[in-house]
Amino acid sequence: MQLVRGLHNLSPLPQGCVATIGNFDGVHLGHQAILARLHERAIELKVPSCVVIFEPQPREYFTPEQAPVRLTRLREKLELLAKAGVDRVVCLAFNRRLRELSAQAFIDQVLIQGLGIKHLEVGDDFRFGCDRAGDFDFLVDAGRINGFTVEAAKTVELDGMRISSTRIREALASGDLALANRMLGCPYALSGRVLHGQKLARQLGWPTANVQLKRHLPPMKGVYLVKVDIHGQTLGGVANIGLRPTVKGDGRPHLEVHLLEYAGDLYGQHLTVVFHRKLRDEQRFASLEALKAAIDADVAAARAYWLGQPLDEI
Ligand SMILES: Cc1cc2nc3c(=O)[nH]c(=O)nc-3n(C[C@H](O)[C@H](O)[C@H](O)COP(=O)(O)O)c2cc1C
Ligand SMILES: Nc1ncnc2c1ncn2[C@@H]1O[C@H](COP(=O)(O)OP(=O)(O)OP(=O)(O)O)[C@@H](O)[C@H]1O
Repeated sequence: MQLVRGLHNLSPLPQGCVATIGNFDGVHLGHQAILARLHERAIELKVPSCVVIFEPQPREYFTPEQAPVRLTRLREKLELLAKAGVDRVVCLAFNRRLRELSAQAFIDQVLIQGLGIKHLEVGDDFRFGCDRAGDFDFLVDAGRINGFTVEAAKTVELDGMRISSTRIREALASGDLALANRMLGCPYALSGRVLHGQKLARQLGWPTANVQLKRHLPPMKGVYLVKVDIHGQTLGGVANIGLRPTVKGDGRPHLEVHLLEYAGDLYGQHLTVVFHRKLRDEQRFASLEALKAAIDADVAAARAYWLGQPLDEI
């Protein structure tokens, strides 16, 4: 999959594509349905499939303080889009220039001159252009005049409600990992590099890999049963995401993983932690002994859950 940053880098590319536009945060089942349809249309029209995303996401640009936490960082989103068979991602800087483009100018400059679009696939609620003035009907009219087709993807629902990134964030925040995973179509995962921690976990009896979250705030907290792939081997484990209120922390959320049946050094490695089931909320314990007893019980629960199962089939 090719990544193109900015419209100016598109011009040397061969013209023509099928495209869709959006945030695609999480690449959930609704997104996957659009991407599957896009793939079909790309094959029919013999042009590449292209996903247009924005960095920052529009809400992060307009109201940075109130913008929701992302489900996926750019790197994770690109991996998921590649897995869905997308040929090209065009990442546009969402800035003053872009936000001031009228709906007509967006069609002319981005879709026609930039992408040379042959077919556009969007959700029927899709709106675009300055003040979100452009809608589905506007696109259909523009397509008729300029020779591209526009199709509204069928809404994908779960339990009678539309799947959306917002709904997945809400499910994760309220502790309903199972619902979030059903809407994602696969277990939720977070990835990052393993950093050195305070080395306290070893004293508690359970070494943990501290996965760097950078400025990325995870959309949930708590203790989870997780799976991690290391050098082609899948290992079960238990992870905590949170502020570690029992020990004096730095006030920032941490993701720590204890892997069962692993004794090697993971510092500096990039780990993807896959969340399968929530065990409990993070708690503030009165003493380190009480914290240790709780982690002992978490590890015992993880052993009961993971060991004896063929992990790569779960
Ligand atoms: C399975 C697991 C569960 C945890 N649960 C809690 C918890 O409920 N409350 C808490 O304050 N810290 C919890 N922690 C975090 C510990 O406080 C943390 O591992 C310890 O501070 C060591 O940090 P270090 O690796 O930076 O040395 C948990 C850690 C693990 C691995
Ligand atoms: N459940 C769904 N069924 C069909 N299409 C969807 C679904 N969810 C999103 N889409 C479409 O996918 C494209 C990208 O969507 P986008 O990521 O902006 O929306 P979203 O998942 O609803 O996010 P948010 O909750 O932040 O609004 C848009 O065209 C949108 O209409």
